[in-house]
Amino acid sequence: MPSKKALVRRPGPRLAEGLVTHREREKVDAELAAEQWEAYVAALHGHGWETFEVEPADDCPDSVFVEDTVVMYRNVALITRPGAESRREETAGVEEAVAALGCSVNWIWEPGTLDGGDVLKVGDTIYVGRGGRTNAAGVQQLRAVLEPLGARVVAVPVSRVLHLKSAVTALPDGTVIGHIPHVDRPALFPRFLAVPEEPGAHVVLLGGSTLLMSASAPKTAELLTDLGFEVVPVDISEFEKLEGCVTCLSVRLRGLYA
Ligand SMILES: NC(=O)NCCC[C@H](N)C(=O)O
Repeated sequence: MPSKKALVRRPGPRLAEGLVTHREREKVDAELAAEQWEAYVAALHGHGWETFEVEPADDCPDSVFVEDTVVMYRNVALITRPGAESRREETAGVEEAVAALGCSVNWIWEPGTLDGGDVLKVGDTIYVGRGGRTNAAGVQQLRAVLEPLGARVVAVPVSRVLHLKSAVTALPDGTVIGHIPHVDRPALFPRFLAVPEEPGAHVVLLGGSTLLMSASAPKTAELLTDLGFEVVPVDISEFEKLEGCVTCLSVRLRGLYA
């Protein structure tokens, strides 16, 4: 049976200094962020996920957004080269963590840049956002690593938000969901469902028809519940102030067997 393991990294002392690109800076409440992070991890545990904490990278304000540092495909962990220089040192601890879990490790190399938040997997189709953080060399390297393993890599432009997964994610049936004002080209996705709120575009698949979502998207939660999904809401307001969303706080390792 496939394992349900996930990497997480607790927020560091410099969290409030995290990058903001597409929104105004708002004051982050570090204590509340720590509580929200614990609740997020508890929600994973509550749905059968075993979490592994990556060593802290306390000099890096954005290190809690662990999704950006590695792309998992089957048992292969592709260590990224984050587009923001202040985030490059985050990858060392993640590399150690995935190696310890038995993954086969690969890397994005200079001049490539790629953030995990730009990579959306829908079955064996891997959408990669070419935007502010991921460059053409990063896309090429992603293709070179994952296509021989059976993936089909589809590059899509991202100009309105930080990452591809800030704009779109996918339901368990493969339908891509997004908030239209933030999606460059909805027609690139074979099955697309528009959702009424920006944070409603982000779902973490917990297994079966259960979705972890931000509590700040109640109308989308209602829409998805009405379509037969079970929604697990988590309040991540402090991470949203830093352009984070539910996906970026963990990396699920679904291709491992244990
Ligand atoms: N995958 C994600 O959605 N990552 C969010 C990263 C937010 C962080 N403040 C950054 O700008 O890199």
